[in-house]
Amino acid sequence: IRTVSVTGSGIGVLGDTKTLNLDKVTVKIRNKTETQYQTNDLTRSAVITTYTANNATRLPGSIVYSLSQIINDPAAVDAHYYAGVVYDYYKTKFGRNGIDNGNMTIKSTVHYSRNYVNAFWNGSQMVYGDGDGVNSLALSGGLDIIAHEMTHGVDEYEADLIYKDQSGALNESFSDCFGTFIEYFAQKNKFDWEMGEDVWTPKIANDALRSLQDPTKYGDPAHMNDYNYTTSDNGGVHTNCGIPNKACYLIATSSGMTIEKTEQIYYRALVNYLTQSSDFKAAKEALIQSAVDLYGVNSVEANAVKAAFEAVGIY
Ligand SMILES: O=C(NO)[C@]12CC[C@H](CC1)C2
Ligand SMILES: [Ca+2]
Ligand SMILES: [Ca+2]
Ligand SMILES: [Zn+2]
Repeated sequence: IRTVSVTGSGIGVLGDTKTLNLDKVTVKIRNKTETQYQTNDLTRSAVITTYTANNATRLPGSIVYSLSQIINDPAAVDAHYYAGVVYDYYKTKFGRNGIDNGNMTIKSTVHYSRNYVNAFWNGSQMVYGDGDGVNSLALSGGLDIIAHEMTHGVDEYEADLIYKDQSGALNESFSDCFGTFIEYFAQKNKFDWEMGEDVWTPKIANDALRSLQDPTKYGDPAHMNDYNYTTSDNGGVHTNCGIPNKACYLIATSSGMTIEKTEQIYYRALVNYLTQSSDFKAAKEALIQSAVDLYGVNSVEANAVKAAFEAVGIY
């Protein structure tokens, strides 16, 4: 049973053709052999493997493969390709070896459940629904979403922010921020400060699930005065993230700031300063300290962080 890494391709969720790293495996089925081209990327230091749940909910499901070098599954094509982009981002920008910084296998499952308009990190792997064709297309079709989910994995091995109330909203916000930073890294011409726009509501143009530039555009708070005290959604983690998301946008767009500087500040805070119970004020302090470490006391960068968090009501 031989395996060798080969180059294949497939059409993604948005109809674009992507080059894929596949594993050519000769398997024995009863008394005959079959050559399978599996979505198993062995070209990086971390193996990237893509599975299908076949619209059931058992994980990880079965590995996606084809009898030719063409993968005929758009959701799997994008999940497989974009996972590699996110790996490359963390390696290139921060020298990080993948999700756990130890090159653990990066597993994604597509076609989870039926008409499932969602995606999640389950503590071990990424999982994507197909959407319902109205609220969304298959969710792995959005690089910012895949980056969002894989960053949940990175967080788990670093700050491991408790998924509730302010620490949970920070957990969501860091995934939205890195989703945006990674979109800028890989798709500068398609960069924006919104989340999920590539797959959200195919019949409606220029909308998204969330906005970092203006969270209120989709009903999320952009200031502490509008913090959503609720018990639903683990204390509103997917709405209250608007407050730190707005701060991230303000930092990156402040005079003298760039996305490149902002992502270095965010990564250092996530790895060196944030803890499980960090709240919004602790995040402000962690990010200021990270900016001081990188750019100096009272630097333009550190002051931009301070001003941005104060602008959203965090003193
Ligand atoms: O925030 C999320 N998960 O925690 C999202 C919302 C839109 C994308 C799919 C799921 C990311
Ligand atoms: Ca986006
Ligand atoms: Ca839309
Ligand atoms: Zn999330």
